[in-house]
Amino acid sequence: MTPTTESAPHRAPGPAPAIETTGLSHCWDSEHSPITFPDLTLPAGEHLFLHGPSGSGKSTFLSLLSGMLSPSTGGIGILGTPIHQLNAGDRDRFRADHIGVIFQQFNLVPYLSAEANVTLPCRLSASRRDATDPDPTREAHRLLTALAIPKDCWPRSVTRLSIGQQQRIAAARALIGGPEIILADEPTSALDSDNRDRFLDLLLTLAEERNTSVLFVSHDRSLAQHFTHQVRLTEPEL
Ligand SMILES: Nc1ncnc2c1ncn2[C@@H]1O[C@H](COP(=O)(O)OP(=O)(O)OP(=O)(O)O)[C@@H](O)[C@H]1O
Repeated sequence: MTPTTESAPHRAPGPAPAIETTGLSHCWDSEHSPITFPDLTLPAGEHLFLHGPSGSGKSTFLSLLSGMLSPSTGGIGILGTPIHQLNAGDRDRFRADHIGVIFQQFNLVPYLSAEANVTLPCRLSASRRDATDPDPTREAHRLLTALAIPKDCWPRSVTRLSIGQQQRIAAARALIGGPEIILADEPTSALDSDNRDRFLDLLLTLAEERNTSVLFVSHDRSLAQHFTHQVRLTEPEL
């Protein structure tokens, strides 16, 4: 793969960047060439749009940044912590404390209510729980209101909500407890353009209020206008 970057932010002196990668690659199996990724530095509080065609490695990149995968080569600094040097258990704890992930398929827990899905990260991370004001349930209600989820949906199982509502529940779950970083993997792919733009505006406004860094992945380049920085991955050469 030949990665290209466009307006990728570069490191400035000061506090540790939200995300910093160098020489990163990942090899899924011995039959395929490793996927290589551009060096990237995202300063704290800034928002980056990552795009590229299907198969270019966008989801793989997010899995590396969130610590769900370990790189074959290179380093990943998240908030100044070299997470590639942590073991899998420590990476899971680090993710629970510092990173909110919005998955392409949302990954909501089907037997839990909307509200219980949103407060879930506070059961997995003491620091996210302690950061809620004044408690996880009240913060969940505030986020659900800000994301325009009607009150009668809060106690309902997430399986009884629309796709757009489920997507906003996933965003509230990522934001609760104020993680420093949000990683979002194509969460708008099932939405029409009006709902997609509304969702992005809400997500980025809430992130801005909390000085949260956002890395948003999509193959849809029309969304780039919402972001100050963008990086493109290109397809692997066959
Ligand atoms: N679990 C896996 N095992 C083996 N190969 C994988 C696995 N997941 C992804 N790959 C391969 O890695 C490459 C990059 O896949 P990835 O899902 O990261 O791309 P993507 O840009 O997110 O694609 P899309 O836009 O279609 O979601 C592809 O060639 C894919 O087949």
